[in-house]
Amino acid sequence: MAGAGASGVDWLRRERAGQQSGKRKQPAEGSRGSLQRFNMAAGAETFSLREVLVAFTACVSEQREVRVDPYLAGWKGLVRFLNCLGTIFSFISKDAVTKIEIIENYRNSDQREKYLTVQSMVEYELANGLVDLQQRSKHPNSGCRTFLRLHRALHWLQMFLEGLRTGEDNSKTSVICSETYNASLANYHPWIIRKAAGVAFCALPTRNTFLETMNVGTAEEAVAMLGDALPYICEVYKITEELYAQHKLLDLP
Ligand SMILES: CCCCCCCC/C=C\CCCCCCCC(=O)N[C@@H](COP(=O)(O)O)[C@H](O)/C=C/CCCCCCCCCCCCC
Repeated sequence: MAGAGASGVDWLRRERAGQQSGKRKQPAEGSRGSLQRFNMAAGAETFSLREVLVAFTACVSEQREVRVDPYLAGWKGLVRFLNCLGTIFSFISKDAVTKIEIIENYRNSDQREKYLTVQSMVEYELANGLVDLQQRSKHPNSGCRTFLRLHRALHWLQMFLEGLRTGEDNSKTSVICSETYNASLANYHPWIIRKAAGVAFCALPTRNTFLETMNVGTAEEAVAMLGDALPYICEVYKITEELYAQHKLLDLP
């Protein structure tokens, strides 16, 4: 994996070996969503950035396909983290949970195999006319459209995590979050959402406190882990962006 420090990903190999052997307990995954189930209060002590990042590192197959299940597992972990930051972020969590559940429902449907990867989802939905290409109508919550919203948020996430990783000790998470949001996701949101997000960002702690909230040790250890995992998140984003661009799906309504 280009960019991932070869020596630095030992934690990653241990985590994935643990998962494969069944020794590492995956976060509880239900088939039906609710904000409460994602709530950190239920498992606040079990959240770990490590498990989120391991999920994203498991997304890309040898054939450069993006697997949907680990992608959703990564987002579920992020939502759990978000929920422990306070109810001011609940309007964001609710939307993320809704989108995760839409795609989960496709993965629990009779067509579940068509939604195994982003590539198979795009192929299936386009071949069967299941995507509203010009305006939301017969298929307002297609997998392609819903996944695109999470994909756009992943762009913000990778910018935000990079900003945290490279920021000064005394930098403000709220500033990093605002700047990366305004440079990415904000371009797809109406004024009211942008204003609400801006207010929520003010509730964020300092960078080092935020890094320590990730529950992987010191701020320095969290920064090192972000450096190991970010190349994988960037690869997931890059593959999805290329796929959507190839099929002219980047502006789905
Ligand atoms: C552990 C690593 C540390 C990073 C922690 C980050 C935790 C982030 C968790 C979830 C991220 C937010 C996911 C948001 C998905 C938003 C999808 C979207 O754009 N939805 C809009 C469009 O959907 P449609 O209306 O077209 O169906 C929707 O209209 C808006 C929803 C609500 C607000 C979206 C604001 C997004 C702010 C992103 C920054 C989150 C900051 C978290 C604090 C660190």
